[in-house]
Amino acid sequence: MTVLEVTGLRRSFAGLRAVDGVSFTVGQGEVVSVIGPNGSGKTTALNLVSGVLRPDAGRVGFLGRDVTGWRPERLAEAGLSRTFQNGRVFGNLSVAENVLIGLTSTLEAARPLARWRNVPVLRWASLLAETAVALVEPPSVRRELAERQAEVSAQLDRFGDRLTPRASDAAHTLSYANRRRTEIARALAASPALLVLDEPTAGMNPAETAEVLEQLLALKATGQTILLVEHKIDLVMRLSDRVLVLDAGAVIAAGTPDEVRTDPRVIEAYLGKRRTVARP
Ligand SMILES: Nc1ncnc2c1ncn2[C@@H]1O[C@H](COP(=O)(O)OP(=O)(O)OP(=O)(O)O)[C@@H](O)[C@H]1O
Repeated sequence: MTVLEVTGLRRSFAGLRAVDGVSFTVGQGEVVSVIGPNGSGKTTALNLVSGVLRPDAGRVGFLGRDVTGWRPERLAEAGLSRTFQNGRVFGNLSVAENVLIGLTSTLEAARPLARWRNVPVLRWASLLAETAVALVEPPSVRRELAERQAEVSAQLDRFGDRLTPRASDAAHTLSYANRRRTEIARALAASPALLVLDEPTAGMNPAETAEVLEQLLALKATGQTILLVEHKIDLVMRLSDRVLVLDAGAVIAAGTPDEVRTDPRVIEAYLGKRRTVARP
């Protein structure tokens, strides 16, 4: 089954074509990585897929539905979760609370009238109802939140003893690597059909990168579908079923890691740029 189907995606910034007619698919249980030189449009492509940016043209299909232009929170409810390149956590919330946020879309008692959220005028009624139950906290809401704690713990346990002993610590006290892990745990909390990761190991040292690779391989073994942007080619080659190579906003190669590794256009895009960068 195709989880994600992207067709002819385009997006320009002030005349610069950041993403220029990109098409690809991600199948159920597949890990697809997007690589390419700096500025080739990788993050913009992820932003278009995850609703952070609206495309100028093209279509994003998710689980058989046209979701082009949907906002990120609506996509998250539909089963598409993402993390960001710079690791976004709520610093004053605890690690566990940060992960609980990822479960918001699964709450029922705490989110009365949630289905009205996407209806323009009615969404205010939904927001008011949510605020009211948050202030009063009836037993049904307390029970629901307590039940979710077990799911939060399960997500934290994925990362061995990195996060579990720190569950009550404020996120701003975490190391950079642990903030990234918290973000991944939050994205996974709602059991997304598609997990979108933007450079999950950015800023990590080789030992931390190797650990995250093992955790992502374990996740892949559970059948999790993943779309990934990553600069660390070794990680990409070990983790991916297929690799998509962007250069100047366009797909210049796509295939298995071995196919892409030996593709002359890919070698040129990387080595050509490196030579240019290396010159004084
Ligand atoms: N919001 C924006 N406004 C203007 N230009 C932008 C914006 N976002 C991206 N760009 C430009 O679009 C191009 C693609 O950027 P993008 O961040 O998608 O590339 P990338 O492949 O993810 O790069 P990197 O590997 O450095 O993260 C770049 O030239 C960038 O400067």
